[in-house]
Order: sequence, then C-alpha cells, then structure tokens
Amino acid sequence: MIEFGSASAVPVTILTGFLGAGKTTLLNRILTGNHGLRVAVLVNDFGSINVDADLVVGIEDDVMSLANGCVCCSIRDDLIETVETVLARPERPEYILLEASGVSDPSSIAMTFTDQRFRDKIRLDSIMCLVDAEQVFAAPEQMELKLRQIAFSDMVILNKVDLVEQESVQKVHDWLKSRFRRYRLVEAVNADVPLEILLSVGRFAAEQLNAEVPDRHEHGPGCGCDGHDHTHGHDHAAHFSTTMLRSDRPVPLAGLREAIKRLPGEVYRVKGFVLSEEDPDHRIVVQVVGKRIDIAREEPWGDRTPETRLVAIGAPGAVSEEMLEAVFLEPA
Ligand SMILES: Nc1nc2c(ncn2[C@@H]2O[C@H](COP(=O)(O)OP(=O)(O)OP(=O)(O)O)[C@@H](O)[C@H]2O)c(=O)[nH]1
Repeated sequence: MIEFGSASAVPVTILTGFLGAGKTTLLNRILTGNHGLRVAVLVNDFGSINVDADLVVGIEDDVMSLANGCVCCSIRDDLIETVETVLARPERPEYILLEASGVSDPSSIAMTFTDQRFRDKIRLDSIMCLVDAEQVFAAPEQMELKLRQIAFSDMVILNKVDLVEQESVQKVHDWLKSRFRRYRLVEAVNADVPLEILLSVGRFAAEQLNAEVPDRHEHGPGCGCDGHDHTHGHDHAAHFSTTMLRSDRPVPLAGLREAIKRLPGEVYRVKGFVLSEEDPDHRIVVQVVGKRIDIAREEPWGDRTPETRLVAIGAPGAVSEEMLEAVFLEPA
C-alpha cells in the first residue's frame, strides 16, 4: 500500500518517452499493481484513433482517451477539460496517471498541471521518462525531442534492456552522463519497476522546467546523423504525421511480418489490431517500434467490433493510407 500526503491535492504522474518506449506497458503495470488507490487514467494518442486506451488492461471504463493530437500543444485544452471532469467526479480519484503521447514535450504538460487553475486541486508528483534501450539512437532526426523528454523528467526508466547487450546499455549510460549533469535512472524489462519509486515520490520541482536541453547535434553512437539542422522547436506535431487504417475485411496473417518490413524507415511506430482470416475470433495485436515487429494473438474480441484498426506514426509523408492498405490488407 502506498502512502500519500493528506493534502487534498490529487497527485499526478506523467509518463513520457518517445514512441514505443514502453509507456503503456508501464501504465498497465501500475494499474495492476498493489497500491490500493482509486486511479484516474488519461491516455493521449497522437493518432486519431486511441489504440492505447484499448491496450490498457482491465479498467477500460475508467480510461479517459485524448486522441488526435498532443496534450502538450494541439489538444492542451482537452487535457484541461478532462482533468476538470475527472476532479468533479463524485468518487474523486486519489491519483491521476497521464500517459503522454510519444511525441509530446513533458515541460509543456507540466506547465498545464502547475497552472493556477489547478492550484490546491492537483499536485504534479513526478515525470517518468521511458527510454528504449534498443531504439534510443534510432531516428536521429527526433533526438531533440528525446532529449527534451529526458531533460524535464524526474527519472529515466531505461527499458527493454533485455533486447540489447550490456555493452549497449553502457553506451546509453555514457551518453546520458555526457549530456546531463544529474539524472536518476533505473533499468527495466517490460517496465518492471517497483511502485514505491513510481508513485507519490514527490520529486517534481517547478525549477526543473528551466532545465537545459543538451545540444541535439551530439548524437549517440551509430546515429548516422548528417549534421544538418533537425530543429523542430515546440511545434513538434509538424514533424510527425499519423495515418490510420480501418477495415472489417479479414486479412491473411501469412506474409504480414515480411510486408511490414517493407515499410520505410521513417515510419517510427505502428500499433493496433488486425482481424485475421486464420483466427477471426481473436484480436491480433500488432506492435511495430522502429525495426522491431511483434504480432501476437490476444483475447477474443468480446463486445468490441472485430476489425483491423491501426495507426502509423512517422516523419511527415512517410506513410500513406494506400501503403498501409497494401501492407496490412494484402500482405501475401
Ligand atoms: N522485449 C521487450 N519489449 C518491450 C519492453 N517494454 C515494452 N515492450 C514492447 O514494446 C512495444 C511498445 O510498448 P508500449 O508500452 O506500447 O510503448 P508506448 O511507449 O506506450 O508506445 P506509444 O504509446 O505508441 O508511444 C510493445 O510491443 C511492448 O510489449 C521490454 O522491456 N522488452
């Protein structure tokens, strides 16, 4: 059981980190953990369909979905409104967890939570940043955003260490050490981190919003950067595009993995569900993070509509609807 202060302000934890780093995995861990708290969950998907809300375990009705934009900028007002709604519930939550979209800047979200309007109502407890040990140096053109996500966080969870050799883990440590004067880090597999260091830790301090973001040009080993200006300032949404695919036509799983491999490298993330010819009663979950592809049979569709429903996020223009149709509807 986690103890938290008696003050009436509801603690908030922000889960941040680049696309596919493991935020939903961590969220699920927290929600199934033994904390005894009534938790309100806000899930922000950059795409127009909220896949993450469907991937959150067990408590679907309590997940507030914020889709089609990023809570740090384009749908900031939706975030404010949603938090107000949650706080006005007769059964007030004892904790709020926000899974930010993988393209969001946590400093802007923190500013929303520290806004006067929420004074005495909520207390930003901490910002946790998931870093993918395998993919951290991939997509070098997004390095500034990744650095911002780390710079404004209270703790880095270096996740997916099972996918890399110890030597690569050490490289990430060295890279972080050379860029940040101070940071707190814990290594994890499947975001398995003790609840005690995640919730009610009271680490957030407003001063950290003035944190310096290291030079984005000092990229990691093997990043292959050509050195030109990748700056995207705050308008990061202009540097990502999202494409959606929805279809009720069952698709063959044979050849799907090979077809996904043909997607261009600037497609950073694909996730969602497939209605398959082979097993139409079960939803097939597809997770693509960089070059890594996971296709898994999950639970039966239950009362959900059996359909293929996927979202792809990449550099602007990296993926079209036609491309997604070709890969996911006619993979063979
Ligand atoms: N091997 C391995 N896979 C992991 C680990 N953590 C998460 N994954 C997988 O990585 C994929 C992406 O994880 P998510 O938790 O959905 O990542 P996310 O940060 O929520 O993704 P976005 O919301 O799209 O940004 C899923 O297939 C997870 O099962 C880990 O430590 N090891």
